[in-house]
Amino acid sequence: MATVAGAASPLLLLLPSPLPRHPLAFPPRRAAASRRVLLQPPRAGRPRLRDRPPTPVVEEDELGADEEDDVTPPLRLLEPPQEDDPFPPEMEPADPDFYRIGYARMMRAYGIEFLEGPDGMAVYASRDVEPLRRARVIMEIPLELMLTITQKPPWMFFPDIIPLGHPIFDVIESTDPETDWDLRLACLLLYAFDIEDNFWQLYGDFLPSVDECTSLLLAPKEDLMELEDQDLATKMLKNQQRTIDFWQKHWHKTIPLKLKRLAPDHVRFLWALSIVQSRSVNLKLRMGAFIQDANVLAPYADMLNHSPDANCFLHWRFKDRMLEVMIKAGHAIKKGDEMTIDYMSGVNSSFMERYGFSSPTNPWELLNFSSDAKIHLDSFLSVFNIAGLHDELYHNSALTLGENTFVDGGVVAAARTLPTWSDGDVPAIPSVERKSAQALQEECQTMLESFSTTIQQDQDILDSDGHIRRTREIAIKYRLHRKLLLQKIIDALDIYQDRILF
Ligand SMILES: C[S@@+](CC[C@H](N)C(=O)[O-])C[C@H]1O[C@@H](n2cnc3c(N)ncnc32)[C@H](O)[C@@H]1O
Repeated sequence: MATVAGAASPLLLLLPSPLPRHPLAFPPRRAAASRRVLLQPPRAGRPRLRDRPPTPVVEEDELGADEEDDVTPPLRLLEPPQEDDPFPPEMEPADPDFYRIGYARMMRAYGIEFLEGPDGMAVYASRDVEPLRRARVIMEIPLELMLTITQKPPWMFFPDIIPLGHPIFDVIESTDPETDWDLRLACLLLYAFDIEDNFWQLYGDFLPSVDECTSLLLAPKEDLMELEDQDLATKMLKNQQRTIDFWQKHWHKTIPLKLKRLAPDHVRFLWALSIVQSRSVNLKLRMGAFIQDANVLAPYADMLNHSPDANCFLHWRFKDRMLEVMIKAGHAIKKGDEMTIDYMSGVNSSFMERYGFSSPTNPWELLNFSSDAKIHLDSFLSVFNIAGLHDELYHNSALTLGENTFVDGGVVAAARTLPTWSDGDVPAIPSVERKSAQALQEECQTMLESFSTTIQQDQDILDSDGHIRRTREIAIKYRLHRKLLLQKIIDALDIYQDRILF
Protein backbone atom coordinates (compact mmCIF):
# COMPACT_ATOMS: atom_id res chain seq x y z
CA MET A 1 0.00 0.00 0.00
CA ALA A 2 1.31 3.41 -0.83
CA THR A 3 1.55 5.95 1.85
CA VAL A 4 2.46 9.54 1.42
CA ALA A 5 4.92 9.30 4.27
CA GLY A 6 8.47 10.20 3.55
CA ALA A 7 7.82 12.02 0.30
CA ALA A 8 8.87 15.57 -0.41
CA SER A 9 6.23 18.08 0.52
CA PRO A 10 4.66 20.72 -1.68
CA LEU A 11 4.25 22.59 1.57
CA LEU A 12 7.96 22.93 1.83
CA LEU A 13 7.93 25.11 -1.23
CA LEU A 14 5.99 27.63 0.74
CA LEU A 15 8.42 27.69 3.54
CA PRO A 16 11.82 29.18 4.06
CA SER A 17 14.22 26.23 3.96
CA PRO A 18 15.64 24.33 5.64
CA LEU A 19 12.62 22.88 7.40
CA PRO A 20 12.08 19.38 8.66
CA ARG A 21 10.33 17.18 6.17
CA HIS A 22 6.78 16.56 7.17
CA PRO A 23 5.92 12.90 7.74
CA LEU A 24 2.65 13.30 5.85
CA ALA A 25 4.08 15.19 2.98
CA PHE A 26 2.73 14.31 -0.45
CA PRO A 27 5.05 13.30 -3.22
CA PRO A 28 5.84 16.00 -5.73
CA ARG A 29 3.73 16.06 -8.87
CA ARG A 30 6.03 14.10 -11.18
CA ALA A 31 6.55 11.33 -8.67
CA ALA A 32 2.86 10.89 -7.88
CA ALA A 33 2.01 8.26 -10.44
CA SER A 34 5.04 6.09 -9.79
CA ARG A 35 4.47 6.02 -6.04
CA ARG A 36 0.98 4.72 -6.40
CA VAL A 37 0.06 1.38 -4.90
CA LEU A 38 -3.62 0.68 -4.84
CA LEU A 39 -5.78 -1.32 -2.52
CA GLN A 40 -7.55 -2.47 -5.67
CA PRO A 41 -6.00 -2.83 -9.09
CA PRO A 42 -6.74 0.17 -11.32
CA ARG A 43 -9.49 -0.41 -13.81
CA ALA A 44 -8.60 -0.40 -17.45
CA GLY A 45 -8.84 2.99 -19.08
CA ARG A 46 -9.07 4.90 -15.84
CA PRO A 47 -5.60 5.15 -14.33
CA ARG A 48 -5.49 6.78 -10.94
CA LEU A 49 -3.08 9.65 -11.03
CA ARG A 50 -2.88 10.22 -7.40
CA ASP A 51 -1.36 9.31 -4.13
CA ARG A 52 -3.81 11.55 -2.52
CA PRO A 53 -4.63 11.63 0.98
CA PRO A 54 -15.56 17.24 2.66
CA THR A 55 -18.52 18.74 2.85
CA PRO A 56 -20.00 18.02 5.80
CA VAL A 57 -20.94 20.50 8.46
CA VAL A 58 -18.28 21.17 11.02
CA GLU A 59 -19.09 20.69 14.65
CA GLU A 60 -17.72 23.79 16.23
CA ASP A 61 -17.12 24.86 19.78
CA GLU A 62 -20.00 26.27 21.68
CA LEU A 63 -18.89 29.88 21.72
CA GLY A 64 -17.33 30.70 25.01
CA ALA A 65 -17.78 27.14 26.26
CA ASP A 66 -14.32 25.91 25.41
CA GLU A 67 -11.29 26.97 27.35
CA GLU A 68 -9.32 27.31 24.16
CA ASP A 69 -11.94 29.34 22.49
CA ASP A 70 -11.43 32.73 23.96
CA VAL A 71 -8.65 34.62 22.29
CA THR A 72 -8.92 36.45 19.08
CA PRO A 73 -5.71 38.42 19.18
CA PRO A 74 -6.46 42.13 19.02
CA LEU A 75 -5.62 43.55 15.64
CA ARG A 76 -3.08 45.98 17.06
CA LEU A 77 -0.87 43.01 17.89
CA LEU A 78 -0.57 42.45 14.19
CA GLU A 79 1.20 45.76 13.69
CA PRO A 80 4.98 45.68 13.96
CA PRO A 81 6.18 47.97 16.77
CA GLN A 82 7.05 51.48 15.58
CA GLU A 83 10.26 52.99 16.84
CA ASP A 84 8.53 56.07 18.13
CA ASP A 85 5.66 54.01 19.49
CA PRO A 86 7.14 51.33 21.75
CA PHE A 87 4.82 48.84 23.43
CA PRO A 88 3.58 50.19 26.69
CA PRO A 89 5.15 48.20 29.54
CA GLU A 90 1.80 46.81 30.69
CA MET A 91 1.07 45.22 27.31
CA GLU A 92 0.74 41.43 27.36
CA PRO A 93 3.15 39.49 25.17
CA ALA A 94 1.44 38.27 22.05
CA ASP A 95 0.45 34.65 21.80
CA PRO A 96 3.48 33.13 20.04
CA ASP A 97 1.14 30.74 18.18
CA PHE A 98 -0.41 33.71 16.49
CA TYR A 99 2.86 34.65 14.84
CA ARG A 100 3.26 31.17 13.52
CA ILE A 101 0.19 31.72 11.41
CA GLY A 102 1.06 32.19 7.78
CA TYR A 103 2.65 29.62 5.60
CA ALA A 104 4.97 28.82 8.48
CA ARG A 105 2.33 26.45 9.85
CA MET A 106 1.93 23.05 8.30
CA MET A 107 -0.74 20.45 8.35
CA ARG A 108 -0.08 17.82 10.99
CA ALA A 109 -1.41 14.30 11.17
CA TYR A 110 -1.19 11.53 13.74
CA GLY A 111 -1.58 7.78 13.28
CA ILE A 112 -3.13 7.89 9.80
CA GLU A 113 -2.17 7.34 6.18
CA PHE A 114 -3.72 8.37 2.87
CA LEU A 115 -4.35 5.44 0.57
CA GLU A 116 -6.23 4.59 -2.57
CA GLY A 117 -9.32 2.53 -1.72
CA PRO A 118 -12.50 1.35 -3.40
CA ASP A 119 -14.02 4.86 -3.15
CA GLY A 120 -11.00 6.84 -4.33
CA MET A 121 -8.47 8.23 -1.91
CA ALA A 122 -9.32 7.72 1.72
CA VAL A 123 -7.82 8.02 5.18
CA TYR A 124 -6.85 4.89 7.13
CA ALA A 125 -5.60 4.30 10.67
CA SER A 126 -1.93 3.36 10.75
CA ARG A 127 -2.15 2.08 14.32
CA ASP A 128 -4.66 0.84 16.90
CA VAL A 129 -6.40 3.39 19.10
CA GLU A 130 -8.04 2.34 22.36
CA PRO A 131 -11.51 3.79 22.94
CA LEU A 132 -11.02 7.12 24.67
CA ARG A 133 -13.10 9.15 27.05
CA ARG A 134 -12.33 12.27 25.04
CA ALA A 135 -12.13 12.85 21.32
CA ARG A 136 -8.59 12.56 19.92
CA VAL A 137 -7.04 14.75 17.21
CA ILE A 138 -5.72 12.96 14.10
CA MET A 139 -5.27 15.94 11.76
CA GLU A 140 -4.74 19.66 12.18
CA ILE A 141 -5.12 21.93 9.16
CA PRO A 142 -4.26 25.62 9.60
CA LEU A 143 -6.64 28.25 8.24
CA GLU A 144 -4.09 29.59 5.79
CA LEU A 145 -3.99 26.33 3.83
CA MET A 146 -7.77 26.37 3.43
CA LEU A 147 -9.73 28.34 0.85
CA THR A 148 -12.53 30.20 2.56
CA ILE A 149 -15.37 32.45 1.43
CA THR A 150 -17.94 33.87 3.81
CA GLN A 151 -21.59 33.25 3.00
CA LYS A 152 -23.04 36.67 3.74
CA PRO A 153 -22.04 40.15 2.62
CA PRO A 154 -19.78 41.89 3.21
CA TRP A 155 -18.12 38.81 1.78
CA MET A 156 -14.56 38.01 2.67
CA PHE A 157 -12.27 35.38 1.38
CA PHE A 158 -9.18 33.93 2.89
CA PRO A 159 -6.27 33.81 2.23
CA ASP A 160 -6.37 37.25 0.69
CA ILE A 161 -4.72 36.12 -2.55
CA ILE A 162 -6.62 38.13 -5.16
CA PRO A 163 -4.97 41.46 -5.95
CA LEU A 164 -7.27 44.47 -6.19
CA GLY A 165 -8.29 45.04 -9.76
CA HIS A 166 -7.98 41.41 -10.88
CA PRO A 167 -11.07 40.61 -13.00
CA ILE A 168 -11.85 37.41 -11.03
CA PHE A 169 -12.62 39.73 -8.11
CA ASP A 170 -15.46 41.30 -10.12
CA VAL A 171 -16.70 37.89 -11.22
CA ILE A 172 -16.94 36.78 -7.60
CA GLU A 173 -18.46 40.11 -6.62
CA SER A 174 -21.22 39.63 -9.21
CA THR A 175 -22.51 36.45 -7.51
CA ASP A 176 -25.14 36.19 -4.84
CA PRO A 177 -23.35 35.24 -1.61
CA GLU A 178 -26.50 33.59 -0.27
CA THR A 179 -27.06 31.21 -3.17
CA ASP A 180 -23.89 31.06 -5.21
CA TRP A 181 -21.39 29.96 -2.57
CA ASP A 182 -20.20 27.17 -4.84
CA LEU A 183 -19.59 29.43 -7.87
CA ARG A 184 -17.66 31.84 -5.67
CA LEU A 185 -15.49 29.16 -4.14
CA ALA A 186 -14.87 27.63 -7.58
CA CYS A 187 -13.61 31.03 -8.81
CA LEU A 188 -11.30 31.32 -5.82
CA LEU A 189 -10.02 27.78 -6.37
CA LEU A 190 -9.33 28.41 -10.07
CA TYR A 191 -7.50 31.57 -9.15
CA ALA A 192 -5.41 29.76 -6.51
CA PHE A 193 -4.40 27.14 -9.12
CA ASP A 194 -3.05 29.97 -11.26
CA ILE A 195 -0.69 31.41 -8.66
CA GLU A 196 2.85 30.15 -9.05
CA ASP A 197 3.81 27.86 -6.15
CA ASN A 198 0.57 28.46 -4.32
CA PHE A 199 -0.26 25.53 -2.07
CA TRP A 200 -3.38 24.71 -4.11
CA GLN A 201 -1.46 24.59 -7.35
CA LEU A 202 0.45 21.70 -5.83
CA TYR A 203 -2.43 20.14 -3.95
CA GLY A 204 -4.44 20.18 -7.19
CA ASP A 205 -2.39 17.20 -8.35
CA PHE A 206 -3.99 15.11 -5.66
CA LEU A 207 -7.54 16.01 -6.59
CA PRO A 208 -9.55 13.76 -8.89
CA SER A 209 -9.26 14.71 -12.55
CA VAL A 210 -12.23 15.33 -14.85
CA ASP A 211 -12.27 11.63 -15.75
CA GLU A 212 -12.00 10.52 -12.13
CA CYS A 213 -14.60 12.89 -10.69
CA THR A 214 -17.88 11.26 -9.71
CA SER A 215 -19.89 14.49 -9.88
CA LEU A 216 -22.97 14.38 -12.09
CA LEU A 217 -22.15 17.96 -13.13
CA LEU A 218 -19.72 16.28 -15.50
CA ALA A 219 -22.15 13.62 -16.73
CA PRO A 220 -23.32 13.63 -20.33
CA LYS A 221 -27.09 13.41 -20.77
CA GLU A 222 -26.93 9.75 -21.74
CA ASP A 223 -25.34 8.95 -18.36
CA LEU A 224 -28.03 10.93 -16.54
CA MET A 225 -30.64 8.78 -18.32
CA GLU A 226 -28.98 5.69 -16.80
CA LEU A 227 -30.05 6.92 -13.36
CA GLU A 228 -33.66 6.01 -14.20
CA ASP A 229 -34.69 8.86 -11.92
CA GLN A 230 -36.26 11.63 -13.96
CA ASP A 231 -36.29 14.17 -11.10
CA LEU A 232 -32.59 13.76 -10.38
CA ALA A 233 -31.66 13.82 -14.07
CA THR A 234 -33.66 17.02 -14.63
CA LYS A 235 -32.12 18.66 -11.58
CA MET A 236 -28.61 17.80 -12.73
CA LEU A 237 -29.26 19.11 -16.24
CA LYS A 238 -30.44 22.37 -14.66
CA ASN A 239 -27.34 22.51 -12.45
CA GLN A 240 -25.13 21.94 -15.47
CA GLN A 241 -26.93 24.70 -17.38
CA ARG A 242 -26.57 27.13 -14.48
CA THR A 243 -22.81 26.50 -14.46
CA ILE A 244 -22.43 26.83 -18.21
CA ASP A 245 -24.50 30.06 -18.23
CA PHE A 246 -22.25 31.49 -15.53
CA TRP A 247 -19.11 30.52 -17.42
CA GLN A 248 -20.43 31.93 -20.71
CA LYS A 249 -21.42 35.18 -19.03
CA HIS A 250 -17.97 35.80 -17.57
CA TRP A 251 -15.62 33.95 -19.88
CA HIS A 252 -16.73 35.58 -23.13
CA LYS A 253 -14.32 36.34 -25.96
CA THR A 254 -13.13 39.81 -24.94
CA ILE A 255 -11.86 39.08 -21.43
CA PRO A 256 -8.22 39.57 -20.44
CA LEU A 257 -5.92 36.58 -20.67
CA LYS A 258 -5.35 36.48 -16.90
CA LEU A 259 -9.05 35.67 -16.50
CA LYS A 260 -9.40 33.51 -19.59
CA ARG A 261 -6.65 31.09 -18.61
CA LEU A 262 -8.36 30.27 -15.29
CA ALA A 263 -11.13 28.40 -17.14
CA PRO A 264 -10.37 28.25 -20.86
CA ASP A 265 -13.40 26.01 -21.45
CA HIS A 266 -16.64 25.31 -19.64
CA VAL A 267 -15.50 21.79 -18.68
CA ARG A 268 -12.73 23.30 -16.57
CA PHE A 269 -15.31 25.38 -14.72
CA LEU A 270 -17.69 22.41 -14.32
CA TRP A 271 -14.79 20.44 -12.87
CA ALA A 272 -13.86 23.21 -10.40
CA LEU A 273 -17.48 23.40 -9.29
CA SER A 274 -17.60 19.61 -8.86
CA ILE A 275 -14.52 19.78 -6.66
CA VAL A 276 -16.00 22.56 -4.56
CA GLN A 277 -19.39 20.92 -4.14
CA SER A 278 -18.01 17.51 -3.26
CA ARG A 279 -15.18 18.62 -0.97
CA SER A 280 -16.17 21.80 0.89
CA VAL A 281 -17.40 22.13 4.45
CA ASN A 282 -19.49 24.77 6.19
CA LEU A 283 -17.73 26.49 9.01
CA LYS A 284 -18.51 29.21 11.52
CA LEU A 285 -15.52 31.52 11.62
CA ARG A 286 -14.94 34.19 14.18
CA MET A 287 -13.68 37.38 12.56
CA GLY A 288 -13.00 39.80 15.39
CA ALA A 289 -16.35 40.27 17.10
CA PHE A 290 -18.30 38.74 14.21
CA ILE A 291 -19.24 35.15 13.65
CA GLN A 292 -19.29 34.43 9.94
CA ASP A 293 -20.67 31.39 8.21
CA ALA A 294 -18.15 30.36 5.62
CA ASN A 295 -17.68 27.74 2.93
CA VAL A 296 -14.30 26.16 3.16
CA LEU A 297 -12.09 23.86 1.14
CA ALA A 298 -9.90 22.12 3.69
CA PRO A 299 -7.01 20.16 2.16
CA TYR A 300 -6.26 16.72 3.60
CA ALA A 301 -9.54 16.69 5.56
CA ASP A 302 -11.22 16.55 2.15
CA MET A 303 -9.78 13.07 1.69
CA LEU A 304 -12.16 11.65 4.31
CA ASN A 305 -14.99 9.59 2.86
CA HIS A 306 -18.52 9.54 4.17
CA SER A 307 -20.13 7.00 6.47
CA PRO A 308 -23.39 7.25 8.39
CA ASP A 309 -21.53 5.45 11.22
CA ALA A 310 -18.52 7.74 11.01
CA ASN A 311 -15.72 7.31 13.55
CA CYS A 312 -14.45 10.91 13.12
CA PHE A 313 -15.77 14.45 13.04
CA LEU A 314 -14.46 17.91 12.20
CA HIS A 315 -13.92 20.59 14.78
CA TRP A 316 -12.91 24.22 14.38
CA ARG A 317 -10.38 25.38 16.98
CA PHE A 318 -10.96 29.10 17.32
CA LYS A 319 -7.89 29.88 19.35
CA ASP A 320 -5.32 29.34 16.65
CA ARG A 321 -7.60 28.86 13.64
CA MET A 322 -7.04 25.18 13.08
CA LEU A 323 -9.46 22.71 11.60
CA GLU A 324 -9.16 19.51 13.57
CA VAL A 325 -10.20 16.03 12.49
CA MET A 326 -10.97 14.08 15.65
CA ILE A 327 -11.77 10.48 16.48
CA LYS A 328 -15.08 10.33 18.32
CA ALA A 329 -14.91 9.54 22.02
CA GLY A 330 -15.51 5.89 22.82
CA HIS A 331 -14.51 4.60 19.39
CA ALA A 332 -11.97 1.79 19.23
CA ILE A 333 -9.88 2.01 16.07
CA LYS A 334 -7.91 -0.86 14.57
CA LYS A 335 -4.91 -0.36 12.31
CA GLY A 336 -6.20 -0.35 8.73
CA ASP A 337 -9.70 0.89 9.65
CA GLU A 338 -11.01 3.59 7.37
CA MET A 339 -11.47 6.95 9.05
CA THR A 340 -14.73 8.56 7.96
CA ILE A 341 -16.96 11.52 8.71
CA ASP A 342 -20.72 11.88 8.31
CA TYR A 343 -21.32 14.32 5.42
CA MET A 344 -25.07 14.58 6.04
CA SER A 345 -28.22 12.60 6.77
CA GLY A 346 -29.89 12.44 3.40
CA VAL A 347 -31.45 10.25 0.76
CA ASN A 348 -29.28 8.79 -2.01
CA SER A 349 -30.48 11.34 -4.57
CA SER A 350 -29.11 14.16 -2.34
CA PHE A 351 -25.75 12.42 -2.09
CA MET A 352 -25.75 11.96 -5.85
CA GLU A 353 -26.58 15.59 -6.49
CA ARG A 354 -23.71 16.92 -4.45
CA TYR A 355 -21.10 14.15 -4.17
CA GLY A 356 -21.83 11.63 -6.89
CA PHE A 357 -22.24 8.46 -4.85
CA SER A 358 -25.02 6.38 -3.35
CA SER A 359 -25.25 3.42 -1.02
CA PRO A 360 -27.52 0.36 -0.83
CA THR A 361 -27.33 0.64 2.97
CA ASN A 362 -28.07 4.33 3.40
CA PRO A 363 -30.27 4.34 6.53
CA TRP A 364 -31.91 7.59 5.39
CA GLU A 365 -33.11 6.30 2.02
CA LEU A 366 -36.83 6.65 1.29
CA LEU A 367 -39.27 4.96 -1.10
CA ASN A 368 -42.79 6.06 -1.96
CA PHE A 369 -45.35 3.38 -1.14
CA SER A 370 -48.87 3.93 -2.41
CA SER A 371 -50.52 0.88 -0.85
CA ASP A 372 -52.82 1.25 2.17
CA ALA A 373 -51.08 -1.66 3.88
CA LYS A 374 -49.14 -0.90 7.08
CA ILE A 375 -47.10 -3.04 9.42
CA HIS A 376 -46.75 -2.61 13.17
CA LEU A 377 -43.69 -0.43 13.82
CA ASP A 378 -42.66 -1.77 17.24
CA SER A 379 -43.00 -5.39 16.13
CA PHE A 380 -40.84 -4.75 13.07
CA LEU A 381 -38.20 -2.93 15.14
CA SER A 382 -38.06 -5.64 17.79
CA VAL A 383 -37.67 -8.43 15.19
CA PHE A 384 -34.53 -6.70 13.92
CA ASN A 385 -33.27 -5.35 17.24
CA ILE A 386 -33.60 -1.74 16.11
CA ALA A 387 -34.31 0.96 18.68
CA GLY A 388 -35.18 4.63 18.71
CA LEU A 389 -37.68 7.05 17.29
CA HIS A 390 -38.46 7.46 13.63
CA ASP A 391 -35.70 9.98 12.91
CA GLU A 392 -33.11 8.35 15.15
CA LEU A 393 -33.46 4.67 14.47
CA TYR A 394 -30.45 2.82 15.74
CA HIS A 395 -29.14 -0.71 15.33
CA ASN A 396 -26.25 -1.73 17.53
CA SER A 397 -24.27 -4.00 15.24
CA ALA A 398 -21.90 -4.75 18.13
CA LEU A 399 -24.76 -6.78 19.64
CA THR A 400 -25.22 -8.78 16.46
CA LEU A 401 -23.59 -12.14 16.88
CA GLY A 402 -21.56 -14.00 14.29
CA GLU A 403 -23.45 -15.02 11.20
CA ASN A 404 -26.34 -12.61 11.63
CA THR A 405 -25.21 -9.70 9.51
CA PHE A 406 -28.53 -9.24 7.78
CA VAL A 407 -29.37 -6.08 9.68
CA ASP A 408 -27.61 -3.09 8.14
CA GLY A 409 -28.48 0.45 7.08
CA GLY A 410 -30.85 -1.04 4.49
CA VAL A 411 -33.03 -2.61 7.20
CA VAL A 412 -32.94 0.64 9.17
CA ALA A 413 -34.08 2.40 5.96
CA ALA A 414 -36.86 -0.22 5.65
CA ALA A 415 -38.04 0.61 9.17
CA ARG A 416 -38.05 4.29 8.30
CA THR A 417 -39.64 4.10 4.87
CA LEU A 418 -42.19 1.28 5.15
CA PRO A 419 -45.72 2.43 5.99
CA THR A 420 -46.20 1.50 9.65
CA TRP A 421 -48.74 1.89 12.41
CA SER A 422 -48.48 2.05 16.17
CA ASP A 423 -51.31 2.66 18.63
CA GLY A 424 -50.25 2.76 22.26
CA ASP A 425 -50.20 -0.77 23.64
CA VAL A 426 -52.50 -2.23 21.00
CA PRO A 427 -50.72 -5.40 19.85
CA ALA A 428 -50.25 -6.51 16.26
CA ILE A 429 -52.49 -9.35 15.02
CA PRO A 430 -50.14 -11.76 13.21
CA SER A 431 -52.56 -12.75 10.43
CA VAL A 432 -53.25 -9.08 9.62
CA GLU A 433 -49.55 -8.26 9.79
CA ARG A 434 -48.66 -11.05 7.37
CA LYS A 435 -51.25 -9.85 4.90
CA SER A 436 -49.92 -6.30 5.10
CA ALA A 437 -46.32 -7.49 4.74
CA GLN A 438 -47.25 -9.44 1.62
CA ALA A 439 -49.03 -6.43 0.10
CA LEU A 440 -45.92 -4.32 0.70
CA GLN A 441 -43.69 -7.02 -0.77
CA GLU A 442 -45.85 -7.02 -3.89
CA GLU A 443 -45.48 -3.28 -4.19
CA CYS A 444 -41.69 -3.58 -3.86
CA GLN A 445 -41.74 -6.24 -6.57
CA THR A 446 -43.74 -3.93 -8.87
CA MET A 447 -41.20 -1.13 -8.23
CA LEU A 448 -38.37 -3.54 -9.04
CA GLU A 449 -40.02 -4.53 -12.30
CA SER A 450 -40.49 -0.91 -13.35
CA PHE A 451 -36.73 -0.61 -13.99
CA SER A 452 -35.48 -1.40 -17.46
CA THR A 453 -32.73 -3.69 -16.16
CA THR A 454 -32.46 -6.29 -13.41
CA ILE A 455 -30.06 -6.36 -10.49
CA GLN A 456 -28.06 -9.04 -12.28
CA GLN A 457 -27.85 -7.05 -15.51
CA ASP A 458 -26.60 -3.95 -13.67
CA GLN A 459 -24.01 -6.04 -11.85
CA ASP A 460 -22.88 -7.56 -15.14
CA ILE A 461 -22.40 -4.10 -16.68
CA LEU A 462 -20.37 -2.95 -13.67
CA ASP A 463 -18.28 -6.14 -13.63
CA SER A 464 -17.61 -6.15 -17.36
CA ASP A 465 -14.02 -5.62 -18.40
CA GLY A 466 -14.63 -2.84 -20.90
CA HIS A 467 -13.97 0.79 -20.06
CA ILE A 468 -16.91 2.45 -18.38
CA ARG A 469 -17.10 6.21 -17.87
CA ARG A 470 -17.04 7.22 -14.20
CA THR A 471 -20.34 9.10 -14.36
CA ARG A 472 -22.05 6.20 -16.16
CA GLU A 473 -20.73 3.83 -13.51
CA ILE A 474 -22.09 5.86 -10.63
CA ALA A 475 -25.44 6.36 -12.42
CA ILE A 476 -25.80 2.59 -12.84
CA LYS A 477 -24.76 2.04 -9.23
CA TYR A 478 -27.44 4.50 -8.13
CA ARG A 479 -30.29 2.58 -9.78
CA LEU A 480 -28.72 -0.72 -8.65
CA HIS A 481 -28.60 0.52 -5.05
CA ARG A 482 -32.29 1.36 -5.21
CA LYS A 483 -33.06 -2.14 -6.45
CA LEU A 484 -30.85 -3.73 -3.80
CA LEU A 485 -32.75 -1.80 -1.15
CA LEU A 486 -36.10 -2.97 -2.58
CA GLN A 487 -34.81 -6.56 -2.51
CA LYS A 488 -33.60 -6.08 1.04
CA ILE A 489 -37.02 -4.84 2.10
CA ILE A 490 -38.67 -7.86 0.48
CA ASP A 491 -36.28 -10.17 2.37
CA ALA A 492 -36.78 -8.24 5.62
CA LEU A 493 -40.55 -8.61 5.28
CA ASP A 494 -40.06 -12.39 4.83
CA ILE A 495 -38.10 -12.53 8.08
CA TYR A 496 -40.69 -10.31 9.76
CA GLN A 497 -43.48 -12.72 8.82
CA ASP A 498 -41.49 -15.68 10.17
CA ARG A 499 -40.54 -14.10 13.45
CA ILE A 500 -43.53 -11.98 14.40
CA LEU A 501 -44.65 -12.78 17.94
CA PHE A 502 -48.19 -13.81 18.80
C1 LIG B 1 -14.52 14.69 0.17
S1 LIG B 1 -14.11 13.62 -1.13
C2 LIG B 1 -13.38 12.25 -0.28
C3 LIG B 1 -12.08 11.82 -0.94
C4 LIG B 1 -12.29 11.10 -2.25
N1 LIG B 1 -12.56 9.69 -2.01
C5 LIG B 1 -11.10 11.24 -3.19
O1 LIG B 1 -10.80 10.29 -3.92
O2 LIG B 1 -10.50 12.28 -3.22
C6 LIG B 1 -15.74 13.12 -1.54
C7 LIG B 1 -15.79 12.13 -2.69
O3 LIG B 1 -15.37 10.84 -2.23
C8 LIG B 1 -16.21 9.81 -2.72
N2 LIG B 1 -16.91 9.22 -1.56
C9 LIG B 1 -16.93 9.70 -0.31
N3 LIG B 1 -17.61 8.88 0.51
C10 LIG B 1 -18.04 7.86 -0.25
C11 LIG B 1 -18.82 6.69 0.02
N4 LIG B 1 -19.29 6.42 1.25
N5 LIG B 1 -19.09 5.85 -1.01
C12 LIG B 1 -18.62 6.11 -2.25
N6 LIG B 1 -17.89 7.20 -2.57
C13 LIG B 1 -17.59 8.07 -1.57
C14 LIG B 1 -17.17 10.49 -3.71
O4 LIG B 1 -16.58 10.43 -4.98
C15 LIG B 1 -17.20 11.92 -3.22
O5 LIG B 1 -17.50 12.87 -4.21
